[in-house]
Amino acid sequence: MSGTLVLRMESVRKTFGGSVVLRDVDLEVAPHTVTALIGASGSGKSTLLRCANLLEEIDDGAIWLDDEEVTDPRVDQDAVRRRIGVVFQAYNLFPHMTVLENITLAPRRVHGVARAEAEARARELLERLGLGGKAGEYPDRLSGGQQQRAAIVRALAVRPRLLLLDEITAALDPELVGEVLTVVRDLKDEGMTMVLATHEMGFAREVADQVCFLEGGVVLERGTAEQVFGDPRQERTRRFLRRIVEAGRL
Ligand SMILES: Nc1ncnc2c1ncn2[C@@H]1O[C@H](COP(=O)(O)OP(=O)(O)OP(=O)(O)O)[C@@H](O)[C@H]1O
Repeated sequence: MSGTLVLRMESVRKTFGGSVVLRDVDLEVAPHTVTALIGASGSGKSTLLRCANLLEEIDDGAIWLDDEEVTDPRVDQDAVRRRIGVVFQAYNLFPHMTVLENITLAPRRVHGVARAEAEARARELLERLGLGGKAGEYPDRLSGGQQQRAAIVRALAVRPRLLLLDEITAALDPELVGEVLTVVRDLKDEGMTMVLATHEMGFAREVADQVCFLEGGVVLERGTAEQVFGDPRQERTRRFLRRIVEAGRL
């Protein structure tokens, strides 16, 4: 990878009450690339994303966003978080606000964008993600897939430099997974830089430029999707993928 990286993590260590959850994690994310974090439940994927977004304080190491060391205590962490969009497994839309109000909340309140401009951008994004008719609806009138797409629109509304997606299809009924993955595919085609934690191995294989396999808080293997899925170097990666294949998930 060459040029300025969007995200760089170096020797990141994270503990929770004495147990090490991330151990010497290095990660490099180049512009306009998709990185997939794969690994068993509890391997540290979500924690890595939460550290990248400064939602968790790291114990050791350093994180850079666009060449700025954001773990430097002098840096305004709220300002850093505003440059990163995050979508979680649970859509977390405010139930008492319409879809449009949910989406324009952060641009207006946090980024100081005028209402008309925020709404125009929100409507354009809703249209692009196939939710053009849903702006005035309350979240409980939307399907799970539509709510998750609205959550993605909300993350995009602040024009993030980087989008972090944490198991965004895990809470969805199987028939709704495809529509959300299609959105991620489209965002990739548009050049959005993304890091996603996923159990959707087929999707990771298809969409990721870089795949990182985590086990016990360690990045055991990393490479292109073709290399990691097609010719894993580590026996542990092979074993993990074999179990996925046996479960019919790849
Ligand atoms: N706030 C917390 N306090 C204590 N332990 C935590 C906390 N958050 C995560 N952990 C622990 O850190 C480890 C890694 O969890 P993490 O959620 O990052 O894994 P994951 O790979 O994302 O799992 P999954 O695929 O199930 O989402 C687990 O052992 C978990 O119990």
